[in-house]
Formats: sequence, structure tokens, C-alpha cells
Amino acid sequence: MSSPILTIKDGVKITDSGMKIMDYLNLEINQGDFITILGGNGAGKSTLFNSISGNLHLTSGEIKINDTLITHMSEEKRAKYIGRVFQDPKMGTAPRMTVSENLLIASLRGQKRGFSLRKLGNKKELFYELCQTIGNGLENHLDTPAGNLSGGQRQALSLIMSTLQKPTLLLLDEHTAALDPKTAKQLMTLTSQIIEDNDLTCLMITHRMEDALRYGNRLIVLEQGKIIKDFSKAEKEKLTMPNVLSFF
Ligand SMILES: Nc1ncnc2c1ncn2[C@@H]1O[C@H](COP(=O)(O)OP(=O)(O)OP(=O)(O)O)[C@@H](O)[C@H]1O
Repeated sequence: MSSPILTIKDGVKITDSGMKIMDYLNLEINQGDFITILGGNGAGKSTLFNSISGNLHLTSGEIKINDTLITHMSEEKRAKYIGRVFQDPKMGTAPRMTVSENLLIASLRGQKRGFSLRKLGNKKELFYELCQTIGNGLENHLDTPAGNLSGGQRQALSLIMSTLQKPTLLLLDEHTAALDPKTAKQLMTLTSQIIEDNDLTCLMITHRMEDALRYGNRLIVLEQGKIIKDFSKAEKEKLTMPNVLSFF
């Protein structure tokens, strides 16, 4: 069997004030895993994502992406492996840049040659088709600044931008939480489609229990900086809503 996409071994994070917010956490993520993550407020879900993305550095333990040790690698360097969508629709897109310009930046990520608006012309048709597949009218806003989009359109744009270059690992940090139920459902359908079409490996934090049960092939539960449950696909299929509620 091939080695895991991501490995965290005995991950510990102690804050400057001496609080242990990750407590000997161990996790192996395999290619194609779509893992949903549940846990109460303060359980350490965002800490896990911040440690993976390099926004926080572990106090001890190690993190590997494939066989590359990234424990001490900067957030900027890790960005070539990781796509992330946040809860806040304002994160992840540049508000004054248009939808096309945002997409252009995302499509050039990791390339040595710099950003030039001259490159935009021949990509617009491609971006139009890409946005059309979403079904929320984003294709009619290619020249609209991202800051003027609706929350749902902006989150869909963030999602497309984070997956355009097929990241090794996609981190979804409650990315539907700020949206109304209908828009959240549409975005989840789009998310699942993108993950499936591109065979992406993904971790998704959610407070929506039904999404945690419905999507993905694995479910983990965090508490006090530790993984207290790790359900396989078969185990997850047997879980019911009352089971899941009992974790809190
Ligand atoms: N950079 C930091 N410095 C100090 N403490 C932090 C830092 N990041 C997180 N914490 C603390 O670590 C604990 C876990 O926080 P975290 O944001 O990871 O929880 P969470 O599970 O994502 O919660 P929520 O569901 O509320 O978003 C909290 O007590 C939080 O205050």
C-alpha cells in the first residue's frame, strides 16, 4: 500500500500561555480520503488545520506530506500542497479584484512567472465555462469585484480557486457555516462533485451532523486536542444521528 498523503505523529501544541491545545495527536490520511471532522467548540479542529497549513507550528511531534517532512516548513512553502476554504466568505478571495482576476491568480499559483493581466484575455472563456458548471450565476460576474458577490457565490469562487490546481490536500474549515440552508446545500453538492471528479483528498470540519454523516469515507471526532473517535467508511455508515450527538 502507498504511504499516507499526510502523517501527524505525536503532534503537540502548547501555547505561549502554557495551554495544551493539541495533545499527542496521531493521524494518517490516505490518498482519496474524504474525512469529516466533528468536535465541540474549542476541541482543537482549527488548531489541527492551522498546524497542517503551517499557520501554527507544533511544539513537538512531526508532520509529513507524502514523504516530505514539513514540521518546520513555512506556511508559504506548504501552500503548494494545500488548498483551504474558510468559514468567512471574505477570506480566500481578493475583494477588489474581479472574479476572473481571482481565478487567474489561482490558476498561476506555484508558477515562477508573475501575475500579468495580459494573460487574462485567453483564459476568460475557460473561466466562463468553469463558473457555469456551478449553477449560481457566477459566470455572469466575471468582471465583478469578488467583494460585491453574494456569500454563496464568493464561497463557490473560493472553493474553485483552492481546487483549480488540484492540491495534495484540501482543508474545508466549516466552509458552508455562514450560508443560508439552501445555499449551503448547493455548495456541499458542488464540493462533493469537485472532490469526486478530481479524486481529491480532503478534510472537512463541520458542525452540520447530517453533512458529517452523509459525506466522506471516514469521520473523526476531536476533543481537547485529541482524536477520540476515528470511524472507517463501514463504521460510519452504521452511525445514526443520536450516536453522533452522544459525542458531545
Ligand atoms: N494561536 C492560538 N494561541 C492560543 N490559543 C489558541 C490558539 N489557537 C487556538 N487556541 C485555543 O485552543 C483551543 C482550541 O481552539 P480551536 O480554534 O482549535 O477549536 P475549534 O475546535 O476549532 O473550535 P470552534 O468549533 O469553536 O471553531 C481553544 O481554547 C482556543 O482558544
